[in-house]
Amino acid sequence: MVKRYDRFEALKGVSLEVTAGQLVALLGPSGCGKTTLLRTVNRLVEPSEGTVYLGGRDVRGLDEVELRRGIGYVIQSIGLFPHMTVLENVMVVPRLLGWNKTRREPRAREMLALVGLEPALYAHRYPRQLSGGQAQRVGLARALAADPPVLLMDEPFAAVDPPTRERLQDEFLRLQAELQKTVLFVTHDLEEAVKLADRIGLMNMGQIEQYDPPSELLGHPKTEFVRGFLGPARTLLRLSRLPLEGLIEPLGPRSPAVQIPQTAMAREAFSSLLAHGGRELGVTDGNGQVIGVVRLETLLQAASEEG
Ligand SMILES: Nc1ncnc2c1ncn2[C@@H]1O[C@H](COP(=O)(O)OP(=O)(O)OP(=O)(O)O)[C@@H](O)[C@H]1O
Repeated sequence: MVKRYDRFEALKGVSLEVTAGQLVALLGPSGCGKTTLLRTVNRLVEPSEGTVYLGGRDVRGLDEVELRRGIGYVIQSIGLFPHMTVLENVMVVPRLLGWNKTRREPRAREMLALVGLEPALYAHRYPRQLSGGQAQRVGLARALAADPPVLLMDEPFAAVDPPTRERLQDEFLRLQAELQKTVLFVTHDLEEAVKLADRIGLMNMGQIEQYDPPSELLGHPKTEFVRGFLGPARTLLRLSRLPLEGLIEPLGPRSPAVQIPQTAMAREAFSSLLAHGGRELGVTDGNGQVIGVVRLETLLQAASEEG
């Protein structure tokens, strides 16, 4: 697909296939074309060349109602109607779809509860009476209200402070495990992409440089641009995706004082070793029994391995 603005090519022959039920992050520096690509899906941007297919259908053939029913859209903080209550905001799409009140109101309350906002407390507030994190939750509830199979999310957590952002990410991951939407998620934050995505499309100047699962991207950067973009954070981020299980070694004569469950990720083990200053940790099973050790050298080696 190509998108031109006059002579400028914002998208230069991008081709991307997203598997149903997966979350794909579009990642890359400012101006690389992430938002433009995202918006070709709900037709806020018409490609100059090429076609977007949704479940095998050309999106140009979908009417307004089908687009709204099929695709939820979440953008950075703004986007809530200030003169409408939270409940009315969440009911916007169901109302446009012609659902009657007895159907849309319970649905909106259900969505508020789903995103962690107690309906009795929040339904009748106005957006200005919400914190940034709460407003983002309302935005998500609104996008989910008509139960669209596809969600487009454009930097949805960018405007909130880091702790809130992390909480929203965790909540969203939990929701996504349950709802299994097909999600396109724009972010310029590498860590966010690694945390949330099944696959990352790393973009540069209107092209996709690499389209791979996070562990593959971190482990095998295909181009110099990708390597540069990942930078030194790559090592730590790899560890955050690496299960500890494959790195456990037999227990020696002495059991280490500090322990970690075998279900942890390698990064947690690494952080714990840094915090405690040791060279190895005990690894425990579900019953708290020490079943082996993980050594600092093993972690460092795993982090730097290319293959
Ligand atoms: N309507 C438009 N007219 C002209 N140029 C545009 C238009 N919309 C986007 N562009 C240009 O296309 C390029 C890609 O923009 P886009 O918003 O997709 O980038 P992005 O990767 O989402 O960036 P950011 O992370 O800063 O939001 C930019 O250089 C932008 O200036």
